[in-house]
Amino acid sequence: MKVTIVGAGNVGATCADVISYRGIASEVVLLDIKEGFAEGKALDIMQCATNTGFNTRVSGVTNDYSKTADSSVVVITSGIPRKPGMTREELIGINAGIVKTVVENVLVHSPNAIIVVVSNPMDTMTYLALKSTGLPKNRIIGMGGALDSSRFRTYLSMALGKPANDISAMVIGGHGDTTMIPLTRLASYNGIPVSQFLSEEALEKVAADTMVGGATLTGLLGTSAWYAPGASVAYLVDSILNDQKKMIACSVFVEGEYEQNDICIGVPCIIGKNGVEEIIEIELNDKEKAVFAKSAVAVRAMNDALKSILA
Ligand SMILES: NC(=O)C1=CN([C@@H]2O[C@H](COP(=O)(O)OP(=O)(O)OC[C@H]3O[C@@H](n4cnc5c(N)ncnc54)[C@H](O)[C@@H]3O)[C@@H](O)[C@H]2O)C=CC1
Ligand SMILES: O=C([O-])CC(=O)C(=O)O
Repeated sequence: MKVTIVGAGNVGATCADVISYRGIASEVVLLDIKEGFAEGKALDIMQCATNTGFNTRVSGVTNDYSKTADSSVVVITSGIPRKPGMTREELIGINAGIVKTVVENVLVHSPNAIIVVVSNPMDTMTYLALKSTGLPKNRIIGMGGALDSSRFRTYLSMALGKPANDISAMVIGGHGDTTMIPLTRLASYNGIPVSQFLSEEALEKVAADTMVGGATLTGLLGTSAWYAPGASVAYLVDSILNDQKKMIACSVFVEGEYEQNDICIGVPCIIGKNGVEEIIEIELNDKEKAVFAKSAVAVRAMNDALKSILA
């Protein structure tokens, strides 16, 4: 199975690396506009094959979409990342134009691909990809919740002093510093509610750290994160390509689910060979419902901003 990753920068190349290393796809094509950049990243990754023992073919191209033909999945990471002090939303002006053009180009050569949108502001870029192409909603998936949930589980594991893989927890809502919703009430350590081990204060801190997880790393690194984002995209691509039907929080188009319409926002989804195969409706309590509604207002406002940018 062939996967194309547009944008061979930090997130795109890391994603290609994890997909190859884990043998998720038989072929990965990296595409970038920077002359020679994707070719270089692909060659570097290929030179890991004998040391780490993978057989995935990885190639790189400079803006040549014909080489991406017949991809089953296309991941879009092209665009600019934020710098310390910025919000993801501030990237909309530059990234909207890039994402719109890239999706159009990709579909010329891979008309049946499932599109995974990563570029920020991700919920808005996912909505843009959906609306500008008219593709069925199951084929456009925004990656954010997989990453935010892995950060939530990491912070919970640090607070509990227990392995992250023993912890089950999910983040829904928008992929923004103030719009994320870590579902603390439903988080568990091997099925036991985490509230049995952590105080309300400790849980509030975990949730707050999770929400600004991306901003914290941007402050430390000078640009946004890439290891966990790249691995999160690979995890999502694995569930699509290998029809794993995992439940993953993804930004998808909602039509009535969670009392929302006409936005792309993070909700738990069953992800398989058809992309988004089902949206799982969690019974939220009144407080969680109110927070979700507030998150949706903010996500919708960004979609409105798109109209003036693309007019
Ligand atoms: N949804 C999520 O959870 C996450 C989203 N991001 C977002 O992903 C995007 C990429 O982040 P990084 O990889 O760190 O940035 P980066 O700057 O390392 O890489 C971006 C790449 O896109 C390329 N590019 C720009 N315009 C292009 C075009 N028209 N066609 C093809 N390639 C093009 C650039 O040349 C560059 O190599 C950013 O918008 C960032 O905010 C980053 C981490 C997590
Ligand atoms: O923080 C950023 O700008 C990049 C991103 O979305 C993340 O790492 O969650």
